[in-house]
Amino acid sequence: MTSSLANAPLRIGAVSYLNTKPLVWGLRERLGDRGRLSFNLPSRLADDLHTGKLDVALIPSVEYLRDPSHRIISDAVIGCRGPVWSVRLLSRVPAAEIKRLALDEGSRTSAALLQILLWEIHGIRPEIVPFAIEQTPEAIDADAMLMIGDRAMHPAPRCYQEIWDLGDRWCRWTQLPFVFAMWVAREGVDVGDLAVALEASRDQGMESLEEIASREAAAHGLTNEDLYRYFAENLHYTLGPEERTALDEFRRRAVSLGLVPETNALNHTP
Ligand SMILES: C=C(O[C@@H]1C=C(C(=O)O)C=C[C@H]1O)C(=O)O
Repeated sequence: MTSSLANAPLRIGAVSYLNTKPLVWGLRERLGDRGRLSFNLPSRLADDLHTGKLDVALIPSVEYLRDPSHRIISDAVIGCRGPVWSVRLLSRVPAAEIKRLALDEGSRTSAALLQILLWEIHGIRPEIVPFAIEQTPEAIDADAMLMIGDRAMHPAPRCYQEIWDLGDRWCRWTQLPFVFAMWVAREGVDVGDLAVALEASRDQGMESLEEIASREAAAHGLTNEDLYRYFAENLHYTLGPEERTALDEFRRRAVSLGLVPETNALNHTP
């Protein structure tokens, strides 16, 4: 069954972290009764798009690469061109000695990215265990943890031997930007002119970063200035030619580790 902006409201899922605030700025109002916006962890958005509970979602890029029927519908993305701040490896041992790695339940892309980096930099493939959203790092029985989103933005205790910013690691390792998530439609869904609303929200969000930061910072234990810098300097919200190259590079490396199935090349054009 297809749905379109003209008839049944589109079910649209966005990431529930701070990083998404500039992408959905005014989106609910722009959609009106053409779409219903809900928020969830990135991993759950991917599952809900897959099972048909959502028509469109801001899903982890690795999930887009895993399913050739997925269609990118907008050049509004969550990416970075250096340190991203909110995607971290916290390791209790030197990274080269990690044997047991706990992966944040909210993540799919950074989970794959970290396994790629550990393999390429240190030649290791640790045993993977879950790190549930309600768990604290202290409760995890592992050598290291991947933590993403809002909970990864607070200063880490001194007990870790190594802390990696995965955006920084990838960008320095490959000399490319990175794309964590993008707006994707399920096969057969007619999105009408949804792309216009998504891009307008992103563009207005980018012009309103100070206001968004001052509205959100205190509730998350951050200063307005730090949150503004996170939006303006750490994150990058547009899919351009270099980001497309980065997606191909990420895909190639993920395929070689068996994290993504081999498929025909995708062009990543909205
Ligand atoms: C920068 C981030 O990007 C995210 C990381 C994702 C992942 O690892 O699967 C998915 C969506 C984004 O929210 C973050 O969550 O901190």
